[in-house]
Amino acid sequence: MAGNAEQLELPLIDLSSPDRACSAKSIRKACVDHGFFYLVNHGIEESVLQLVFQDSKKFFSLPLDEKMKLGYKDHRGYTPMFAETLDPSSKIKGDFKEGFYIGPAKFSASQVDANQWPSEDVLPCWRATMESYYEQMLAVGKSLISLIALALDLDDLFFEKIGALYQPMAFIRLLHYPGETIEDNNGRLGASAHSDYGMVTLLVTDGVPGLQICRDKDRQPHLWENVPHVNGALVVNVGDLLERWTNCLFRSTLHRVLPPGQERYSVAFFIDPNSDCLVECLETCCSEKNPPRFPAIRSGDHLQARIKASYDL
Ligand SMILES: O=C(O)CCC(=O)C(=O)O
Ligand SMILES: [Fe+2]
Repeated sequence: MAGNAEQLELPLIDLSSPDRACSAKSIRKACVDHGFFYLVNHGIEESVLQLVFQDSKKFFSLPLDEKMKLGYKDHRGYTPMFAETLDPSSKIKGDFKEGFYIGPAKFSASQVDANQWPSEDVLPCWRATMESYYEQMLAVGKSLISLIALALDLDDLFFEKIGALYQPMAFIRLLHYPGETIEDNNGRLGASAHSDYGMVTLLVTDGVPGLQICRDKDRQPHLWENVPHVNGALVVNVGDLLERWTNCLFRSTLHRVLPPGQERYSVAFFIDPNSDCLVECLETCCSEKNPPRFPAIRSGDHLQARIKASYDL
């Protein structure tokens, strides 16, 4: 399937460029045209990424009963094969992948960490690897979001000031697409067609192809284009809440993952605003001629509804 699809050339954004105005302009164009771009010079060391992938592989190699001890709860922990259908409208239920979510640890000293961690005996230092990665990715995300604010003609601290980035609902998701093919694979996908729920997603893959985007969801039949792997770059995409904020100026683009036919690992970092943040059309994105297309929505309510739909809860 992948062989017939177009190869895409997505824009490359340099997070460390001193010319922030120029980067903001490029981000705006990328988010309007594609809703996807590569992020380079993000400051995450290659060795850190290697360690995260190594530890992800160690986790998914555990026996199923061991993984099920950390079963999905409170949007954290292990989701087995076929547990999720990212495209709830799909007739084929269950994507061909397994995953593990890690969310915000705790917001106050009195709160307990809702995350589920493998025991140190089973996977030593695993928790430390993931907690460190979480902090680093969140810092990259915040730095990117300040450029996104500039790209929208806003103060670069706009999203901080409205509280979106105060205790944000950010989640790591380790993903494993198995290599073997299944008998009744009648169009079953690794990840069925979906757009991401939140603000932005920062993705790293192991280089095995499979990710595709559809830039025009209204065009039938859908045209799927391969997102080529770029060494060291993060793949960034706009999520639904940023699309709502921008009144559809920035596009939360439909994407999917084909069953790779060989083992594939990826690690997504989803950044959703603080759950009490009210997401309503930005002043810079509407006018009398272009009124807001969506009512204001509480970020936490939006996320809950989307999760419920993809897990059939
Ligand atoms: O694994 C990938 O390349 C993408 C996964 C994805 O789109 C998601 O989990 O939302
Ligand atoms: Fe996605």
